Amino acid sequence: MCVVAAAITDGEGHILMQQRPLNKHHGGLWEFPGGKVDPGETPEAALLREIEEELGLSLDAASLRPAGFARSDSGDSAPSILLLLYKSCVWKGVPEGREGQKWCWVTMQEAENLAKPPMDKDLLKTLLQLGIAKPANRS
Ligand SMILES: Nc1nc2c([nH]c(=O)n2[C@@H]2O[C@H](COP(=O)(O)OP(=O)(O)OP(=O)(O)O)[C@@H](O)[C@H]2O)c(=O)[nH]1
Repeated sequence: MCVVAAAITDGEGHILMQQRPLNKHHGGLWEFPGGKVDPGETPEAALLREIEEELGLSLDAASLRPAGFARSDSGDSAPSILLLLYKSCVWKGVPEGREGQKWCWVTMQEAENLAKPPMDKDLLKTLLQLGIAKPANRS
């Protein structure tokens, strides 16, 4: 299963994280917003769709940048997941939790302290190495 997610930055050193619904896999943990790629859909199209659905934000497709990937090995209870993370610093809109989820802007240090799914811990480390606190060009 291919899942895409976004590291959305505000240009002031913050990243947007959201909390997974309690009734879902990894319920209550803090994740990068995103979701599953539908059959026939490109990863980038899936990401734009998911972020619009979940947060009401319109990401700028041309400025998406690969920001790492992670793979979970299939256990008995869950399917194997390939998670592609994109960095997005150009976007439009005002974030809202359209699916009732909590979300927040956090510093990288705060993000490290949030309870996260295992793959997200690795991805956050990669993000730190890449550096995320670049000026935003959002309108
Ligand atoms: N969106 C997202 N999913 C993640 C992250 N890390 C991680 O392990 N996952 C896992 O990847 C899968 C994505 O499922 P999802 O529930 O977000 O996708 P979706 O919205 O398309 O699913 P749905 O149609 O069942 O609601 C879940 O098993 C989730 O636990 C992450 O940072 N973001």
